[in-house]
Amino acid sequence: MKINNKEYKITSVDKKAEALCQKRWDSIAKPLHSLGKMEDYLVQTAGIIGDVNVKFDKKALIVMCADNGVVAEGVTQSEQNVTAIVSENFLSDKATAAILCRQTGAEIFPIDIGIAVDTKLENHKIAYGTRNMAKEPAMTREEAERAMEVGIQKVAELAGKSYKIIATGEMGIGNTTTSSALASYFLNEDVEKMTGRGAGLTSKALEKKIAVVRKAIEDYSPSFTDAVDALAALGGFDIAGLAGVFIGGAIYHIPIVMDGFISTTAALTATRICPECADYIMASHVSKEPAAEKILAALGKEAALYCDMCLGEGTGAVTLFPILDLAVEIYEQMSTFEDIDIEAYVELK
Ligand SMILES: O=C(O)c1ccc[n+]([C@@H]2O[C@H](COP(=O)([O-])O)[C@@H](O)[C@H]2O)c1
Ligand SMILES: Cc1cc2nc[nH]c2cc1C
Repeated sequence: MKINNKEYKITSVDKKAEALCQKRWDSIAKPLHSLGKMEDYLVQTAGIIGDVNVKFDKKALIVMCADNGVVAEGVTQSEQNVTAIVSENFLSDKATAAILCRQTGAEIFPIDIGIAVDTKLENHKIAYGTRNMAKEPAMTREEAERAMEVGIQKVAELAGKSYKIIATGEMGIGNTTTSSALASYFLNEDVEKMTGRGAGLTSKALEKKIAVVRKAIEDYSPSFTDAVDALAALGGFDIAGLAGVFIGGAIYHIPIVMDGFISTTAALTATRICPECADYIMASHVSKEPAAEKILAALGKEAALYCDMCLGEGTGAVTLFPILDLAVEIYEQMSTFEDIDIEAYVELK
């Protein structure tokens, strides 16, 4: 596939490695599939890396941070400057996502892909925030593709440093508005059902948010030629960057873990641009935002965690890491039916 005039090759997952991984789970002395999604996550990973020896010894969280011009419409509770403040806080050990990373043995990589002011973050700024989608398309097609390339390149870098799994997060005031717009458009769902209060909103402002999203879809969608056009008009730099991360997972064969509403919308966008990347995407939790279940269902992904979280930043995705590490411990260390000399468990139909 081609993004920003660069050609990328995607090869499919290894079905043989998946089958061998499942066979190994089935040889462990326990009822078949009794470890549920713990088994599924490792089987998926075996397919992605083409090896039954699954390990998550190096874990990363990429947090795409950007501002959204649509905040000028009064669709958020927080001021735009919160994006820069919270994003820079990721560099201290005090932000929620940074604390979760420290506790779970993951490294955090916050990226300034379009914050409205200069920051101390790794700088891949496409612009100082997007345009206001209530007035004009948020990005040009070229800007959206450049943002996707930032995500792809970051995965390439982390793959080169032997990271085994990447969680996705974002920070950007207004990005639940852009997510509502993209998810409503891609799933052809009523905007009202797909729009929530984000990081807090009065009922009156929620009505405004719904109206802004409806109008943007009505105004721009007739001229969309493909999913990149939709991303450019209705999305943000953070969502485009994360879409690139999901596509990068497929290019470099690394599992990419989705987080909440914004991250799952970026995954949905990525699959509309590059359907092959779906096999490389992992679900973590179900966000409290109203569209969360519908997006996961459309992606055909089931999340392991229901924590009623809706913070973003990658917090739900990183919360999955300890479960994955526990699954690997069992997978590597538990006795097999052969070891304990009992008959293999046969599934009762
Ligand atoms: O991940 C989620 O499900 C989620 C749901 C609601 C809000 N957020 C976070 O809140 C911010 C966006 O909220 P808002 O109201 O400004 O659109 C952004 O920084 C997100 O990380 C995240
Ligand atoms: C304080 C704060 C922290 C956040 N983290 C992700 N989105 C956020 C929104 C706010 C307002």
